[in-house]
Amino acid sequence: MYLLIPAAGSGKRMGADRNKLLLQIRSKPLIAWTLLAAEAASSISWIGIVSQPPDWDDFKSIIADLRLKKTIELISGGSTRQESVYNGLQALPSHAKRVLIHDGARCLATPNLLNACSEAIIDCFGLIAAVPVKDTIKVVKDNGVIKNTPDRQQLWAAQTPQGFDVKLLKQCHDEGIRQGWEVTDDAALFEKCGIEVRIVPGEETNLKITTPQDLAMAEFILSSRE
Ligand SMILES: Nc1ccn([C@@H]2O[C@H](COP(=O)(O)OP(=O)(O)OP(=O)(O)O)[C@@H](O)[C@H]2O)c(=O)n1
Ligand SMILES: C[C@](O)(CO)[C@H](O)COP(=O)(O)O
Repeated sequence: MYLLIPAAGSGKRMGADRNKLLLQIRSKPLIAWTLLAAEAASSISWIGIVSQPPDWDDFKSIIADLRLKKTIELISGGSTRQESVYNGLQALPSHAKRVLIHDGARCLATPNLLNACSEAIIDCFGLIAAVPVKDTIKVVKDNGVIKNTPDRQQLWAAQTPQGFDVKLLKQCHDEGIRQGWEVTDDAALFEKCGIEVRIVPGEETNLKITTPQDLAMAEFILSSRE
């Protein structure tokens, strides 16, 4: 399976002075934990890290330190996640039929989850890992007053990995550019194009490291795995 790792963000919400994926968690850069999971997932054979060229020296030294055995390519990132995935898709080997996309910032996803998504994407065109929402969610108007409360039975929190048929995902990205759609995940492009996306059970611990609080949570979760 081909795996694209969007890793080209700037980490504004983290408030750090560099790409948050280079911050340390338990004495390793955040991205190292994501790469170790990908290395340990038996289904993954090729890894494309979509990242900003000024970060490449750091990424190369992390890859060398981890002594990863899988084929790894560095691909130039875009100015949004959507653009970064687009660039990653163009850089896939031409024979790639299916792809998994997994945020570099989701460094707690297990090899089992990556393998489960690789297996499930063989039988469908699009899938995402997701977990049922536990909170009661409110839709709130601009004036701070609640508009409504959606039925929680139908609400799921989207995670990555997300898996797709490569040809269809490229077509959906192209349509997104034509229509000017701005989305925060790739499943949304499939949805807008009217193509079915399945849910694969995600992991409660598969946090996206976004704020300093998430870093502390990740430290705790990783220490509990030792
Ligand atoms: N131009 C971008 C923006 C984001 N990402 C990646 O997409 C994932 C999810 O994005 P997010 O957590 O929002 O990362 P940042 O953009 O770095 O954070 P922020 O939105 O707080 O600036 C991350 O692995 C991030 O590196 C990317 O590849 N290219
Ligand atoms: C793809 C994603 O991780 C699913 O939860 C998420 O949408 C990334 O987007 P962000 O808005 O940049 O955090």
